[in-house]
Parts: sequence; C-alpha cells; structure tokens
Amino acid sequence: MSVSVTVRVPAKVNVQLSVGGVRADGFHDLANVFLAVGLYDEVTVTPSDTLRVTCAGPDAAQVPLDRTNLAARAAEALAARYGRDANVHLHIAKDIPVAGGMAGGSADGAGALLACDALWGTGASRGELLDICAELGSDVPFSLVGGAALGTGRGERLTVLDVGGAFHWVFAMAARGLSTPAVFREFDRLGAGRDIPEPVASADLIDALAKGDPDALAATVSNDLQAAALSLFPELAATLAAGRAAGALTALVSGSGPTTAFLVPDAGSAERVARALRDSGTCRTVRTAPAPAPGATVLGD
Ligand SMILES: C[C@@](CO)(OP(=O)(O)O)[C@H](O)COP(=O)(O)OP(=O)(O)OC[C@H]1O[C@@H](n2ccc(N)nc2=O)[C@H](O)[C@@H]1O
Ligand SMILES: Nc1ncnc2c1ncn2[C@@H]1O[C@H](COP(=O)(O)OP(=O)(O)O)[C@@H](O)[C@H]1O
Repeated sequence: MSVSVTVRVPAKVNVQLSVGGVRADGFHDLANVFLAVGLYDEVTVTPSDTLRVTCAGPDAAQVPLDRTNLAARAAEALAARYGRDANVHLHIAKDIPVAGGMAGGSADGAGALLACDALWGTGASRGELLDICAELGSDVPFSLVGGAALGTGRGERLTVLDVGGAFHWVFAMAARGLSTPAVFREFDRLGAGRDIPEPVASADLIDALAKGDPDALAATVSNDLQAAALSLFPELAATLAAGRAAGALTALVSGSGPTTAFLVPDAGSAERVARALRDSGTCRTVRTAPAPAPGATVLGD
C-alpha cells in the first residue's frame, strides 16, 4: 500500500510591510505583519524512486519542477538533517497565484516540510521545523504558523499576534508576476540618498487586529514596497482605484505584488467589490478570501 500525506497551506497578505535600509547580506530588515488568508495550496507527498515534483492549477506552467522548487528544497533540507533520502513525489495543487506577493512558493515549502515530516516520522520539534523554514526563505516560517504574526529580522523571526474577528478580503491577480528581488532593488533605487528609518511595528495596527476591527485595520495598513511595485507595474494604480471606487475600506499591493488586496466590511461587500473589479477589466482574475486562516495543516488528522 502506498502511503501519502497531504498538507494544506494558506496564502498571506502583509497588512504592514515596513522596510529598512539594505543590510550587508543584501536583505532588508522588516517590520512585517503577516495575515494568513483563505486561499490554499495543497502539497501531497508520496514515497517514490526519485525526488520529483508535479503541479496542477491555473498557474502551474509558471512553477519550476526541478530542485529549485521550494517544496523539493524543503524535502531535501529535512532529509539531510535527519539522515534520510529525499526520494518522494511532491504534488502541488496550486491555487495561490505565482509570483503574486502572496507567498505561494513559501506555502509549498512549508507544506512539503510538514508533509515529509509526517511521512517520515522524524520527531522534529516545532522549533527545528521553523529553523529549516527560515533557511528556505524569509516568508516560509509564517506559512507554517498562519494566523497573524509580526516578522522581524528579514521577516523570519515571528511573534504570533491575536486576531479578534474575521477580516474579509478581495484579491485581484495581475496579468504577469513581479520578482521579489527586483521590487526590493527598486525600493533601494527610489530611496537612494534618503535616510531610511528603522522599521517598527504599528501598535495601532496590532490593536486593530486584536479587536477584529476592519475600519481600524483599514486606517493603519501600510506597505513600503507599494511605490516600488507601482513603479515597475504602473497599471496596478488602475486596479487599486477600481477597488476603492467599488467601496473597499482600503486598497493596497500585497507584499512585493503585483496582487492587489482590498479589505471590505463583510462577505456581501466582498462579492460586490469582486464583481466591480472583474467588470473593470484591470486584472486577470479576482478572488475573495476570509482571514485569518490556519497555518500548514495535515489533512485527515
Ligand atoms: C516581500 C515579502 C513580504 O512578505 O514577500 P513576497 O511579496 O515576495 O511574497 C518577503 O519579504 C519576501 O520573502 P521571500 O519571498 O521568502 O524572500 P527570500 O526568498 O527570503 O528572498 C528573496 C530576495 O528578496 C529580497 N529580500 C527578501 C526579504 C527581505 N527581508 N529583504 C530582501 O531584500 C532579497 O533580494 C532576497 O534575495
Ligand atoms: N512551489 C513553488 N511555487 C511557486 N513558485 C515557486 C515555487 N518554488 C519556487 N518558485 C519560484 O519562486 C518565484 C516566486 O514565486 P511565489 O512564491 O509564488 O511569489 P511571491 O514571492 O511573490 O510570493 C517564482 O517565480 C518561481 O520561480
């Protein structure tokens, strides 16, 4: 009998993304407030003769299937640490947009790590899994944890945050992706010669999350990468404007973009804003999703 394990992992939106100056290692210090949203990838791991990756979903053609795939890298990292071979088939059922600023690759890394851990029964502690996540990428630890969290350092050092109620979101996916390093480089270029302050988490924003208050959250969201994303992808301004005109409480670029995110008061408004965005012709697809969503979860447990 072939045993397989499936893990479901959420996308994220950054409700605060404050970016410091570039560090000696090329990364930027962040105050990164992540919120997991109910759009999911599923990673299924099955024993195999060799390590291989397959992917299905609307964006599957853009996903690398070689060992650069974060799911493959996660399996190899766990196998190396626990003296196993990494001969597994990793199948990704992909619903998170690729190169969209919603941490889809990170989700697959965290998902594969948890799935291989369950398949192999390594006995790794949560802390050990989080260390491997941090080696794989700045966003990967949050994909494991979900909910809401403040990421400091390059975003990998997490403090879990309270969320006191549901937040309703609409996401507009763009016609093409944006490269995260390119957006950080554009941030540096736009800020050249300016004093970049230390990134600090907003107490008002953390309070709005804890209260579950969408109006207060809308008043406090911020994204320091938004100007850089708009500079590289100016058409996003029309998408943001269309969502605002349709009644979103706030509109922002998700992380490094180009997905745009719209916070709305309730599920009914989400459907209305989604329809208006679809009708605007300013984006490729539109999805609604509630938050917070749980982190990487083994299905069937
Ligand atoms: C911007 C954010 C916001 O959550 O997410 P996305 O919008 O890409 O989803 C993250 O910081 C992305 O994290 P992640 O996608 O894991 O990036 P990594 O693999 O760690 O780094 C990719 C590249 O992004 C840049 N980078 C990333 C994180 C950081 N704190 N400073 C950086 O300068 C570096 O150029 C690095 O080489
Ligand atoms: N499992 C994966 N899913 C998607 N992209 C991946 C994956 N593994 C590696 N990548 C690479 O990571 C890049 C960034 O993709 P993604 O994580 O979806 O976006 P973002 O960093 O904007 O959230 C992709 O262009 C792709 O080359």
